[in-house]
Amino acid sequence: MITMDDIIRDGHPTLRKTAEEVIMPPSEEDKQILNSLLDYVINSQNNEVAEKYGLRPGIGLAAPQINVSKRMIAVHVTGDRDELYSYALFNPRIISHSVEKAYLKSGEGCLSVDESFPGYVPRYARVTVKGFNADGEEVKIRLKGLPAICFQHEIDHLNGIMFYDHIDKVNPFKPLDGAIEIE
Ligand SMILES: O=CN(O)C[C@@H](CC1CCCC1)C(=O)N1NCCC[C@H]1C(=O)Nc1ccccn1
Ligand code: NI
Repeated sequence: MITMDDIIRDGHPTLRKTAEEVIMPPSEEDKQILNSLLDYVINSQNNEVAEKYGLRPGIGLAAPQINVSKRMIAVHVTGDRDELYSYALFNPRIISHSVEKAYLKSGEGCLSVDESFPGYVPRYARVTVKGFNADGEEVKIRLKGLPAICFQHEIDHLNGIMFYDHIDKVNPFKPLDGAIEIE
């Protein structure tokens, strides 16, 4: 199972690389890696397991964070109206997005970043994502709210982008006109 010892930290070159496409249909090894990412996210949200293994809670995880430079992400997060978004995807890509932006009022963190970088991280308010599930089937997902923010954070990891790259350096809390503030 993935623990914090497997999660590489800011400064490790892999976090700044563009991850490689995964060949479909996925190999058994790639399936195992994909499932281990989702297992981490689910385990990290289980207080007993997280306590026992010292897992920092996360709502998403990308393969580059465990030093695997391949296009794989896992997300396990509850949206508004309490629907659960639980996905482990190969080769996820944003195929369309809103003009409207959104951001987390509390800013963002990252399991690969130990220090805090306060500030608003502007993202698209709504995205449509396509990818392949563990069985190699194509899936298409429409997202808004926290799930949309999470998927964008994870897909950024596949392109060597860290959340703080998006924060305004002059005024980190510059009001983002017209953007939706997500609590
Ligand atoms: O690449 C993946 N990561 O780095 C794990 C990150 C991914 C999220 C950061 C912002 C959007 C996606 C993660 O989950 N966190 N970052 C470190 C602090 C804890 C945790 C977090 O933000 N939790 C959370 C946020 C909102 C509501 C509930 N829980
Ligand atoms: Ni992250």
